Amino acid sequence: MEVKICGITRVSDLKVAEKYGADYIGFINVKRSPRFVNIEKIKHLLSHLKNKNKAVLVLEPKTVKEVIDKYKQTGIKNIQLHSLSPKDIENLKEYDLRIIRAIGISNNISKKLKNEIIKFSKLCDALLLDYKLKGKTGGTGIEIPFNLAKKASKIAKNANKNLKVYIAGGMSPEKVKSKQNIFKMFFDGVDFNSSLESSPGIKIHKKIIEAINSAKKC
Ligand SMILES: O=C(O)c1ccccc1N[C@@H]1O[C@H](COP(=O)(O)O)[C@@H](O)[C@H]1O
Repeated sequence: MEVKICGITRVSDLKVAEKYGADYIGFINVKRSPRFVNIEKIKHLLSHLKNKNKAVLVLEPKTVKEVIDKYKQTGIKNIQLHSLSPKDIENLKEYDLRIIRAIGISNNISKKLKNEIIKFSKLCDALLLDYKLKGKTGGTGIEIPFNLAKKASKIAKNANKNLKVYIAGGMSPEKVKSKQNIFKMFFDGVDFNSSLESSPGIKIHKKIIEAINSAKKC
């Protein structure tokens, strides 16, 4: 399985994640996040990443223009979106970007959410299933009920066979280890964030390594 280590704010954390085989390394440029890093800081962190294709820019933009501007400033092509409509995403098609759309799930998959999953699946390169709390996704540290995550993955894959589906929301090495076989069946990758930290944005190196190893065994 692919592994993303998200919420990187320190060079030392980035180096451990890259050295031990993370496929993706996420920088959160969302103001409400305690892991927020500004564009200058992202450029600095990026300068320490050997493989720039591993970088993921996490955004919650109000406009398509904001995405394009930030892509041009950083050169990061993997864009994780915690906002924007299907129409907005269509408008991003002319750029050579890899779009990962976060899908918020709490305690059910309504007809409306099912339709949303189908629409985004057809337009995006990947979906990131994440827990939705008070209308927002990202950094909650809360796991989606597993049966709902599996259901969402099936809906998404039926809509687009080439789509990657990532699981996020309170993912820890222990949780991944305990569900290795099922993870492999339903998800293409796992996203680790707050469970690896001593405080927001400060990752514990031993946990980064355990997280990568747990997902690579799936
Ligand atoms: O981590 C944040 O603070 C955050 C804020 C706003 C948008 C995204 C954010 N993080 C993303 O949230 C998921 C899940 O995080 P967690 O494991 O529940 O802590 C992860 O993909 C981060 O990219």
